[in-house]
Amino acid sequence: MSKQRVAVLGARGRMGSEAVRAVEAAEDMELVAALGRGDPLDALAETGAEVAVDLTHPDSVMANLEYCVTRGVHAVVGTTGWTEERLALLRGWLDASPGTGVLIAPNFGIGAVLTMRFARQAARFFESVEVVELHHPGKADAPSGTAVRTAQLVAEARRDAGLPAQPDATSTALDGARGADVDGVPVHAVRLRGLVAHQEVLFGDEGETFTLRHDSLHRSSFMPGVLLGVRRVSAAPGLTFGLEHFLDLD
Ligand SMILES: NC(=O)c1ccc[n+]([C@@H]2O[C@H](COP(=O)([O-])OP(=O)(O)OC[C@H]3O[C@@H](n4cnc5c(N)ncnc54)[C@H](O)[C@@H]3O)[C@@H](O)[C@H]2O)c1
Ligand SMILES: O=C(O)C1=N[C@H](C(=O)O)CCC1
Repeated sequence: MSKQRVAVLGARGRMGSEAVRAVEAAEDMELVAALGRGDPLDALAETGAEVAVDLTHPDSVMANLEYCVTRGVHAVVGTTGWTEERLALLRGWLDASPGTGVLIAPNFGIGAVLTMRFARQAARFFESVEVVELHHPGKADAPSGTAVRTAQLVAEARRDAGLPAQPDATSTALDGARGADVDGVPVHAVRLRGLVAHQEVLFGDEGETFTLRHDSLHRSSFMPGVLLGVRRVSAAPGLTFGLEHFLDLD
């Protein structure tokens, strides 16, 4: 069986360097390019990369994806910063390049994917919900992509269940004290030396609270998800948003 030809973008970063090791260790993959900031993307075409793994920066990911998609290179994307406008642009490039697949995974960790799934399930049963994400202080974006996705899923489930806006009598507050409002769900971001990637989803109702917590203690926790994405993305043309679509969770 021929090996899948894989490139890693952001190869010298915290996640990228872990992904380089994971791809090198995978028997069914060959690492053909490991690119850092400033390295020309033409290395992808020159090395015949079939799948690019993007673990760069929200400021870089769009140019990388435009390059990949327009040349039929599939992409597995962990980089954050996704908005409806960015997704619309990406969908446009994909429409013009049928057969090319892009997976955007807000989180490659199985526990994080399950947290999002369980949070969506729990959402309709509780009057109140808040998300707290906790990360290392080198993280570029806040709140995390995972927290934004979690809040969106919870908000969607609340809307589907006909739940009203949650109660909050705050009438005076310091800026930021109530977190960011993501679709009506307060999201709080903690940055603390020693942490990697963690999230709590707190639900509350009369006389009880219910908390989901996930901890990525090492970036190796993301690698099975990255490799799964690489193995599956070429058979999934168009945009796949969320690793759960490549997992049998039911
Ligand atoms: N989806 C997930 O499971 C997951 C997990 C961890 C991190 N992330 C995300 O991955 C991204 C990277 O995180 P990190 O902690 O590794 O950051 P990092 O700063 O350690 O690494 C990013 C690397 O990308 C490089 N880079 C920037 N622009 C580039 C470009 N155009 N081409 C090639 N390299 C480029 C930087 O120089 C840096 O070395 C962030 O958006 C982060 O939120 C996602
Ligand atoms: O360390 C990071 O940066 C992480 N980014 C992703 C996010 O923003 O959700 C996934 C968790 C780690």
